[in-house]
Amino acid sequence: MKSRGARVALLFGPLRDARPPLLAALVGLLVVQAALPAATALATATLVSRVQSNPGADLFDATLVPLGAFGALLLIGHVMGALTAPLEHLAAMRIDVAHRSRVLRLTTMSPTIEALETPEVQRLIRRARAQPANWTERTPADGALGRLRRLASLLGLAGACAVLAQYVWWAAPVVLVPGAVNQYLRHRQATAFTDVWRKGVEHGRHAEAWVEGLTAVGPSMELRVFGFGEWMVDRVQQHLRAMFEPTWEMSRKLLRNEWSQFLLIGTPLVVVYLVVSRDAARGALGVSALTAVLTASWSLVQSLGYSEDVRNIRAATEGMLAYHQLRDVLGPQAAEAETVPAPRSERPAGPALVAFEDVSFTYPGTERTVLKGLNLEIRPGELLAVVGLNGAGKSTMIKLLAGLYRPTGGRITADGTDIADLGAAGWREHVSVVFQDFVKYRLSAADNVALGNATVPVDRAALDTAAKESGFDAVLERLPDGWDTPLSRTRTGGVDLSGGQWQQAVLARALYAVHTGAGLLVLDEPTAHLDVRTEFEVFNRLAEHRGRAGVVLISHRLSTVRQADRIVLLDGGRITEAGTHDELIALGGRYAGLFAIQAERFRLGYDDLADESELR
Ligand SMILES: Nc1ncnc2c1ncn2[C@@H]1O[C@H](COP(=O)(O)OP(=O)(O)OP(=O)(O)O)[C@@H](O)[C@H]1O
Repeated sequence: MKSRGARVALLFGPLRDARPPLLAALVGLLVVQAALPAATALATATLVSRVQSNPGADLFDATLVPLGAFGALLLIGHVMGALTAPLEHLAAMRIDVAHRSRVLRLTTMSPTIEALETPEVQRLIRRARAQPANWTERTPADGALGRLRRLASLLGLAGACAVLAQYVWWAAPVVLVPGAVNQYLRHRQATAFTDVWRKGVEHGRHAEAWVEGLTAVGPSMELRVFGFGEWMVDRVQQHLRAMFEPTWEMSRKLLRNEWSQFLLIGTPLVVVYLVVSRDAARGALGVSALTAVLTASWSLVQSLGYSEDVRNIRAATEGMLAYHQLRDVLGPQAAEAETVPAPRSERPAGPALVAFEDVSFTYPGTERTVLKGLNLEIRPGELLAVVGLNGAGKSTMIKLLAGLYRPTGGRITADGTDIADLGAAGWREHVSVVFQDFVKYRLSAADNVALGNATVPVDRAALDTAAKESGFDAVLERLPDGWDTPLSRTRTGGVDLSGGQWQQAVLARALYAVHTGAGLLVLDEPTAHLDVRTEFEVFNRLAEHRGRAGVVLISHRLSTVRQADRIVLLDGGRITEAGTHDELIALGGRYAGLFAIQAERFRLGYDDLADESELR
């Protein structure tokens, strides 16, 4: 937990994002507004004094100036109020957008995904992003602007005190001291409310997850088929009640306390009013002084009484603290990504010799060693197939190859250089990966494919070539707007693709990366959703890439991988068999056993029917 000074600084920092001219204008407006009550008190006192001392014909001349000043103050107050709202809105927008961009950049900058997988980091990211739709009580802009307003109101306080001091020296401390106590109590209440809110947020998020299930297209099909819609609505209600009942209870408690706080600031005010009225009645205090004291002490009480900013500041500090904690957790990794970008010259220019050298790996927070001293070479431009049973560690190997995790033992090299030394960005430009659970972006077909290499301007010729090679060109022909069609029916003019069509789109994404410079293409079950004939065609086209780029292919369909230059079997965290299909069959080991089972399934017609000779 940071010191109070550091916490105050937390919310001043984001003010920089509002940019100096806007910030200066806002500060100017707030300072003028803060000075208005004291100035009004003085103008009123002068007016009353002139009325008293100039009865009769001179009254108009004598009161013209203070009346003019009074009118000017009213006008200034109105104009300042009208200007402040839009400027605060603009500043809030700038501050929150800059803050959220920083959080997102921090999470995407960390080169590996190890830390992102922990629930604690995910919680920090959600809190740091401070999205109101994500059950955030207040955003950094609410807090930063709240601090600015509190600072301005301190200036107003000082002005009101100065006016009071001119007439009744003791009035200011009599109102100020209980007022300060009141502020302290309000801060404690805001902290208590924020604590209750924080405890309820998890319920809010659970409710949100159920709502997503109720309204998204995929789950809504299941809930209709299985008829559990009402059950899910019930869950949403339970979570929302669990979220809001404690906060409502807290709000009621705070409302009850409001009386005691009103008494805390109201009583000294009444005392001041009674004493100065008595002095005025006895003639010890002039009527104009009485007017000034009454007006100034009233504005003093207003500054010290109820203000939403106490809550704004306290609640917004949560998001800023979460951001700084996130920086502490991800900072070293993210900073590394920022400061050690791979010099492009170090990055392999074409296909490279990639080697797993005695690589071991255990997922963070788990005990089981998934890879145990794995040694494997991926030769430049070869087509290498990796096979193995479920859970053998094939996808894990791919994640290490993509640099998403670092080996816990051994190293992975490209042409002899540890890929960790190449810098995350540099290495990833070299590798293009299709993951088993690839992402379907709700973007146009062109964007979905061009994301394969976002570091270069979109290359239409490379898009067309990649579409042709992946078979996606046939899908494109049927899209209403071709490349510009959004790949989501929830978008205007958009369409939904089938599982196999998506796989072709994602293959095109990976091939686009190869055509724009990647030297290693890694495909984790890229054809699982394709029919046998399409898979066969895709495989042949991939095989044509030998030489231009190395291709690593993971597949459970052994008939698909048999044409690979080399096949390796991953078993028990190590490579246990390696060779061509014929060599492995001749070896009569585990691969041969697996192949025999699959061939038998084909023979008996249990699997997709295909002409085996066609696959040879
Ligand atoms: N993020 C993770 N955290 C912890 N353990 C994981 C994680 N991802 C995978 N594992 C574990 O690592 C082991 C290897 O998983 P991996 O996905 O690499 O296997 P695979 O060979 O690709 O399997 P499949 O053929 O079913 O896709 C499994 O026991 C799995 O439970």
